[in-house]
Amino acid sequence: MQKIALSSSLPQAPAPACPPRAVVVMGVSGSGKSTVGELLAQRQDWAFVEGDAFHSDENHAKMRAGVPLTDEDRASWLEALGLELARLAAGGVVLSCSALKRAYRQQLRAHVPGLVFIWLEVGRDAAHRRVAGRGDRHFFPATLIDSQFATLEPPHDEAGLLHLDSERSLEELLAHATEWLQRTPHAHP
Ligand SMILES: Nc1ncnc2c1ncn2[C@@H]1O[C@H](COP(=O)(O)OP(=O)(O)OP(=O)(O)O)[C@@H](O)[C@H]1O
Ligand SMILES: O=C(O)[C@H](O)[C@@H](O)[C@H](O)[C@H](O)CO
Repeated sequence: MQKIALSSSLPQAPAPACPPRAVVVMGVSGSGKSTVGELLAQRQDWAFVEGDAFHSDENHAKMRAGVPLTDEDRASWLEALGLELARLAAGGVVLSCSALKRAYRQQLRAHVPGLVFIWLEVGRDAAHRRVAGRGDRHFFPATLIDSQFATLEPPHDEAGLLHLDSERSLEELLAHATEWLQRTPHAHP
């Protein structure tokens, strides 16, 4: 049977015993970060934060009109998400956030020591199919998918990362994510 985890890297810092309590489920649009993030939060009995809910009206309007966001557009959004993560981390929190670039992930890490990421990797065709399949139920148009892939800096070499194949079943993804959280020590004291 094909393994579900493509790769995972444990944090390099000396590891205290407690597992992480703040997780970002990341990936391009259509990777399933909202679906998996919300289910993971339920399973862990943690808070769930939907990253899209923190976009400004201007950002929403831009994306709805088929215009990709810039670094500048994302800066204050990421700052708000970092603050929200820090506010909720003690009780446990899962955030769904594209976090496409390394600098974006660093901005989130700066708010929460020991923050870990679950990267849902999805193929371009599957992302298109999923996003197009949502139709008008969602503001994000499938025409923006290519720009998401162009912006993505895969987090291959980053510590505190679980890399999953998002085309596996939700049950498999959740089982793997919860098991990984249990055995992954905090990256920072
Ligand atoms: N593992 C999966 N298997 C099959 N379908 C999935 C899986 N994960 C998500 N989906 C479906 O794919 C679609 C996109 O999922 P979702 O909205 O969670 O993605 P997303 O990464 O949050 O996208 P966006 O960033 O655009 O909101 C949804 O219809 C969802 O039900
Ligand atoms: O960084 C970004 O470009 C955005 O966060 C997008 O990823 C969308 O918000 C999301 O994918 C739609 O749900």
